[in-house]
Amino acid sequence: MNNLFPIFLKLENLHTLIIGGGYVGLEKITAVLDNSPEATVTLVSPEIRQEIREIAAGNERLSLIERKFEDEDLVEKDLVIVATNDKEENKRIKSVARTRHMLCNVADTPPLCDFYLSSVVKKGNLKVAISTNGMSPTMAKRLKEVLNDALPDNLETAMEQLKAVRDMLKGDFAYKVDELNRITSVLVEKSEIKE
Ligand SMILES: C[C@@]1(CC(=O)O)c2cc3[nH]c(cc4nc(cc5[nH]c(cc(n2)[C@H]1CCC(=O)O)[C@@](C)(CC(=O)O)[C@@H]5CCC(=O)O)C(CC(=O)O)=C4CCC(=O)O)c(CCC(=O)O)c3CC(=O)O
Ligand SMILES: NC(=O)C1=CN([C@@H]2O[C@H](COP(=O)(O)OP(=O)(O)OC[C@H]3O[C@@H](n4cnc5c(N)ncnc54)[C@H](O)[C@@H]3O)[C@@H](O)[C@H]2O)C=CC1
Repeated sequence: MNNLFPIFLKLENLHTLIIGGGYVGLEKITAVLDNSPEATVTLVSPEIRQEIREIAAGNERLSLIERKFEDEDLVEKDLVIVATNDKEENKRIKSVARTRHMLCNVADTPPLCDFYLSSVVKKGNLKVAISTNGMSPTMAKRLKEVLNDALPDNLETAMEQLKAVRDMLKGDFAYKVDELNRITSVLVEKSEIKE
């Protein structure tokens, strides 16, 4: 059973703090910026990988702080991703974040996470997020590749046309729902194999 509640965040409206500038810090900042290029992010870490420095050089919304995490770094942040290699400190940071009611991901300790990152399939405006409930990130990554190949590339055109219909439809909410369901019913009809 997967009890996670999926949501899609507008990270450009929030301030994300990433703690740790190693491999995992790089993986997380890449995931954040691939999805939300205009996200405001601060990364704090005594050692920061060169790849992260290069990303920061070309992105004024990404600030780097070159020292160990201090509790004050949490001030005015909305979301925290903890990726240091110090398990005890990760745990302590999580407990401080909790007292401040901030949402926190501790990359190396799933039970301490308030949210998980997902594997993401992207086709224009369409985005499909995959979670294995922490069971196998590798499976999530592979499924992303399978879905990416399986989903047709012309979905964007179909979505644009449906948006145009949606904007044109007049009438109450129930009428619009009925009409949009009718137009798209072909997508879910089982194909009948005639002998
Ligand atoms: C719980 C979670 C918390 C979180 O990080 O949010 C978590 C935890 C851990 N990951 C570990 C390992 C790996 N993680 C990846 C990759 C990804 N990990 C991601 C998410 C998540 N990872 C969350 C659950 C997601 C879900 O429910 O499925 C993805 C989807 C998103 C992203 O990170 O952007 C991204 C794929 C993106 C893509 O390409 O599509 C790979 C594969 C690779 O890099 O190729 C490996 C090595 C192989 C393996 O172990 O499978 C370890 C063990 C560390 C150790 O052994 O030391 C832990 C800790 C533990 O499980 O204890
Ligand atoms: N969730 C995931 O996808 C994965 C999680 N992990 C786990 O994540 C952890 C980090 O792994 P790596 O990035 O590979 O390690 P790393 O050694 O490359 O990087 C650790 C970084 O944390 C920084 N750091 C240490 N103490 C700090 C502090 N007090 N404040 C701020 N920054 C601090 C270091 O300067 C370094 O930049 C490990 O425990 C690893 O097991 C590993 C692989 C995948």
